[in-house]
Amino acid sequence: MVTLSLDAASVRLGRRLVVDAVSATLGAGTLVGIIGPNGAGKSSLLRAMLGLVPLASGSVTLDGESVSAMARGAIARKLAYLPQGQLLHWPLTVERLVALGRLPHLAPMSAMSPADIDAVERAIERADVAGLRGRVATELSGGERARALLARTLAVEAPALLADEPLASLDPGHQIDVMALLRREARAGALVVTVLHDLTMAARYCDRLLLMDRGVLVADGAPLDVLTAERLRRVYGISAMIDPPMIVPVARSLEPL
Ligand SMILES: Nc1ncnc2c1ncn2[C@@H]1O[C@H](COP(=O)(O)OP(=O)(O)OP(=O)(O)O)[C@@H](O)[C@H]1O
Repeated sequence: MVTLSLDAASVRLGRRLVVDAVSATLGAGTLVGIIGPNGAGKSSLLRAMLGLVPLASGSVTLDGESVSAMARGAIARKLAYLPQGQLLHWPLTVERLVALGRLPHLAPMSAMSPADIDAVERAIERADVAGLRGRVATELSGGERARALLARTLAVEAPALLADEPLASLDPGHQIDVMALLRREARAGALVVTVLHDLTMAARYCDRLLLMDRGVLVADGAPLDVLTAERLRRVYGISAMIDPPMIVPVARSLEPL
C-alpha cells in the first residue's frame, strides 16, 4: 500500500515550465487517469512522480519519503513504470523480457528464485501474452509489444503501477482488457496511475481524473465531474457528445478558446 503526494511540484524542461505547481495526494486502491491535450505535461508529471526528472520546486513524496532522496532500486520496487512507446533493442524472447521486471528484486548476478519465476508467470497470464512467450520481442507487432512490456511492468509486483499511454496501438478488445486489468490491480490494493487519451475509457474505468492543461492541473475529481462540456471545449478545443460513460469528441469547437 502506498501514498504518493505531490506538493506544488514543478518541472522545468529547458526554459519551459512543463509542470506548474501541481498538488495531489494519490492513495492505494485507486485507478487515477491523467488526461489532457498533447504537450499538456502528462508524461512529465508521471516522470516527476517517479523521480525521473528533477523538480524545479515543490516536492514528491512516497509514503512520506522524498522520492528525490530515495535510491533508484527502492523506487523501482515500489513504483513499476511503463514508459510511453518504448523501443526494444535486444532480441529477447517475451518470457525473458517479462523476467526483466524482476530485476529490481534481484541482488547483482543472482538467479531468479521460485517466487520470482511465479511472479513472471502471473504477469504473463495477466497481460495475456502466454501465446507470445517464445516469440522474439523485437519481431512483435506494436500492440503485441505493448502487451509484453505491460507484462514486464506487472512482473515487478510493485504496490504502485504508473503507465504512460498503455492503450496506444492496442486493438479495441485489448484496450478493454488492459483497462479492466488496471482496474483489477487497483481493486486488489495497488495505486494505478495512467496517462490516457481516450476519454470514454477514462470515464468508464478510472476512479479519479487529473486534467492537465499547459502544465497546470485544471481539474481533479471523479471522471464525470471533470469531463464537463465546458472544460472539454476550453482545454481540448472540442465539442463532445457526453452520454455517460461515453465521451465522444464530435468537432473542433467553433468558439474561440
Ligand atoms: N527535453 C525537453 N526540453 C524542452 N521541452 C520539452 C522537453 N521534453 C518535452 N518538452 C515539452 O514539455 C511539454 C510537456 O511534454 P509532455 O511529454 O509531458 O506532454 P504530454 O502531455 O505527455 O504530451 P503528449 O500527449 O503529446 O504525449 C511539451 O510542450 C513538450 O514539448
